[in-house]
Amino acid sequence: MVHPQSASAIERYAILVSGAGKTLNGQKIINNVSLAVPRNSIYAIIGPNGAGKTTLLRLMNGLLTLDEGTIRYANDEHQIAVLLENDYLFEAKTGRENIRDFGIYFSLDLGQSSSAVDRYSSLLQLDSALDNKVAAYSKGMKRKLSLLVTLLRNTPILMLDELTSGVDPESRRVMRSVLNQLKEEGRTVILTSHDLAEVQKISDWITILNGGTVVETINNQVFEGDLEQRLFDVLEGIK
Ligand SMILES: Nc1ncnc2c1ncn2[C@@H]1O[C@H](COP(=O)(O)OP(=O)(O)OP(=O)(O)O)[C@@H](O)[C@H]1O
Repeated sequence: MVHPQSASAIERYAILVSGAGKTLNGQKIINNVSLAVPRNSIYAIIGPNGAGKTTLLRLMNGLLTLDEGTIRYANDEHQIAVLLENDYLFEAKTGRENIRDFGIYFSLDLGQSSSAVDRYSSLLQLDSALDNKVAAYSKGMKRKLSLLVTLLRNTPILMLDELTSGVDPESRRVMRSVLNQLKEEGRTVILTSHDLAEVQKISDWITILNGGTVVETINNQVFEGDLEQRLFDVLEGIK
């Protein structure tokens, strides 16, 4: 695990978290968390329910403020697009109308015909459904539309909370391919997931969080074991 402290470290990292702490309702939810997210990597945060993954993401994207520690960004903090754990879509509107409305909200220049909308809807295999009402979308289609809106913000850093939760294997494959393309474009993706097989397929780095504390960070480019087994072993070891 790298805990870079030097001033130049931020040039190699998209985000540096150092000694982060957060108390909510009198309970310490995040406790002395340090992690370094290399630029242009896919970085996963995993751990049991209640480990603090979403809270840590919220601290990293500025939705929550730190009580202790620091978070440093290579880019402007506001250049982070966040996909929340739940979809917040306008069900009574079509996919295209949702894109238009979120485009206005995020001040995106989408125009009448946007090549980015065409490109991402095609990559996500959502193009043929864009004129249908979202209420008729499956869970996977809603997740893809939420991801599409997140991608349209064209930020160097993306934070995706439970992207593939409730999504079928084919849609997961499509999303995986999109994330790999984002990485090829030089972007940094931070994600949380309970889908360990998926995490193992896509991530460069994996941090295991438990009880608000980092218990291990794995370099997945050299890790050859079974992630599920590793998680169980690590959690068992600290019981
Ligand atoms: N606003 C809040 N006020 C009080 N407690 C909170 C708040 N938000 C989260 N918590 C608590 O913090 C702990 C961590 O929650 P968090 O959602 O970050 O975990 P998680 O690892 O993302 O869990 P899951 O895998 O279930 O999504 C939980 O015990 C939760 O109840």
